[in-house]
Amino acid sequence: MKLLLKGGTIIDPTQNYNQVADLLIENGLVAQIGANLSTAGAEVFDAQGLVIAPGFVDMHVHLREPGLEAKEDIASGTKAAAAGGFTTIACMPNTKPVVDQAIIVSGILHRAQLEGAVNVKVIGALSKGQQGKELAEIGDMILSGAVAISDDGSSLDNNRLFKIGLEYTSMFGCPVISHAEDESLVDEGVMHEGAVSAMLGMKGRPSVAEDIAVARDIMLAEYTDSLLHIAHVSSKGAVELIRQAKKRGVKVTAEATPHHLTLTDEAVKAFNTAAKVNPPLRSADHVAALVEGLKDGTLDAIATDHAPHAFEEKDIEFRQAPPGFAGLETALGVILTELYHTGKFTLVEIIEKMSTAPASILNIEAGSLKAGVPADIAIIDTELEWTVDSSAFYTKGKHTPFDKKILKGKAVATIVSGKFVMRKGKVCI
Ligand SMILES: NC(=O)N[C@@H](CC(=O)O)C(=O)O
Ligand SMILES: [Zn+2]
Ligand SMILES: [Zn+2]
Repeated sequence: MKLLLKGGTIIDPTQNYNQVADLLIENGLVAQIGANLSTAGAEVFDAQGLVIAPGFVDMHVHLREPGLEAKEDIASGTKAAAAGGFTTIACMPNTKPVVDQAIIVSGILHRAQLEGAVNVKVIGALSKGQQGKELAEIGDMILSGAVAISDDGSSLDNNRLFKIGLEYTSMFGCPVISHAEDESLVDEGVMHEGAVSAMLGMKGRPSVAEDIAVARDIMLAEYTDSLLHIAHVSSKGAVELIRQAKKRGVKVTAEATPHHLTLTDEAVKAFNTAAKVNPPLRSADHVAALVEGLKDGTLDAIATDHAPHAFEEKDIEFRQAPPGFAGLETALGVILTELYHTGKFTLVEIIEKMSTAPASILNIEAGSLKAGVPADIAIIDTELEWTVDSSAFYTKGKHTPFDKKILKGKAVATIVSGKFVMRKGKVCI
């Protein structure tokens, strides 16, 4: 029951630890970190040249179960997570039925125990059926294990309902996660409103739709003194609103996705449905503002918004295709390639944004390698070059705007509670 990770560069943002050492796992827990630990009775994993980090936490994943298993299920989605170095993921409630009752939260947690390759946390819906008319049974869901509340998939435009939802959820110490896009401004838009949408003759989703929704959310969180988290921030206006709100002490946190941090609306130019997503990929000025916001702490976390769809659903005309694409298996490679190897971020910063920060926002035990915590670990080869091949993904969602891209950096092993769930790129559970 002992596993020794030998000679890796161990990074733990919570302890300011960043040095070559051994890490001993005993009975599923981190037992000890230090130089030349005894190998007696332990399986030894040679980690020379590799980085040992607390396993990644993805606070924004669509597992699609129950009801939408043609897109994804708990088994396939958690395998994709393991392949990407994620040891804990939180799944969104826009399933069929919507996760708006305690019994559904319990059901997902139970199935995840049986079939999950990694730890699964559940996010419950804010409104019944995500219809925006009345609150879901928020308290019961949280008491059954839900870690946050969200109507993600759509914006909740009803101000009164959002206000009482914030107040009620905050009483339990949990955040409301907002998909912030004003519906009336978004209208029938299918991509970012700008030069590229004009050229393609496509109806746009203006960035101001996001700015207005984020401003509303912040005003209500400030007024009610509640916990608010903004999902998939994509506009420069939203970044600035969150920055100012944080300065005033508003309890707001925010995430950005690998795709919004690295791609522009140019990616949809060939009517590529693999780049269709909400909120949409925007112009370069927005991308630059997101990277700056991530750097200065305005944006706390990186989350994938892994939103797989069945192949045939995405393989149609751009206007009709559903928004969203797979993200778990490319996230680390994209972030290391675009933010680490370019010198913009340190490894410690990236691990903090992908593990420690999301764990802290959801108030879950993860994101650290302190002695005594569950041994949930990502082992990373930062120098490994690889080509994205979506046909080989574990997720059922084979669409990604990163397909065929050459990336530098990859998780080569993932450990959950002291056991390998992925090794040499292959999921082993
Ligand atoms: N991001 C998306 O484009 N799609 C998500 C919904 C969402 O995250 O809002 C999905 O559930 O498919
Ligand atoms: Zn969303
Ligand atoms: Zn989402």
